[in-house]
Amino acid sequence: MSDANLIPGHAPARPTRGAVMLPARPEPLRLDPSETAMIVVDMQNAYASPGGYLDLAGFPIDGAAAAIEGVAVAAEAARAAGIPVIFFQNGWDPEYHEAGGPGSPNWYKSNALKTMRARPELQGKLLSKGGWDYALVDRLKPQPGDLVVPKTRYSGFFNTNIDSLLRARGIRNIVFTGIATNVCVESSLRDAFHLEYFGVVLSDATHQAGPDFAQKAALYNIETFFGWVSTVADFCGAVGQAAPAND
Ligand SMILES: NC(=O)N/C=C\C(=O)O
Repeated sequence: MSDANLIPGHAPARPTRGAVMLPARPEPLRLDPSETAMIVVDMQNAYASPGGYLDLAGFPIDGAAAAIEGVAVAAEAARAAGIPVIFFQNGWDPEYHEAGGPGSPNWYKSNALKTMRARPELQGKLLSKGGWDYALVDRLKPQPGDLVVPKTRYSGFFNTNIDSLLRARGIRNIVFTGIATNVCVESSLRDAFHLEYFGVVLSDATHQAGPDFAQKAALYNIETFFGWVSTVADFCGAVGQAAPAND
């Protein structure tokens, strides 16, 4: 259901270095690097490493290694084009006050909290600030100039300063990567949509929590209702054509 006469993308209000066209579904998306940010969602040991929360909770993480490489490649291309790279980092204080108690739906739905209730020896280990599970994976440590935004719920736009950080930089387009496509990536992209950001997900720099159909459904939802879907190679190809960041 693409409208061939329309090219989505924000019309810049000020002179910019030059927009590029990102091949995407359901149609190409116009990206101006100076109005674009890349968000890396929750690439923590909890979600991407053997022995992390998702693995311990029984979710397959077989695609996580490929997603890590996809994020690394896309982040390098983003930095080279002057596109800010922002890491979301999900978790709570070691006593789990920020997770919410029985008065919060998060207490019932968080599979990390459920896993720790079922296995008390894990208490204090999963998604606990300062711990290994909470840490970003070694391969994706933030570089100078990158930003890190902690969050306590699935959407990185809930109770965080991300909207202020983006608006202060004139950002209108957000390139999403990370884990999990169907939970925190999709939640964040949906909230971004409602705040008038143009969100595009790089499908091969993501991985789902759950069966393969969860990945397909999330990408379908994004492509059809909330944003655009592209790939790491197309993103690198497109932003590689932009003028160098130090021009
Ligand atoms: N980062 C995520 O998508 N998280 C998914 C589940 C959870 O945090 O429990």
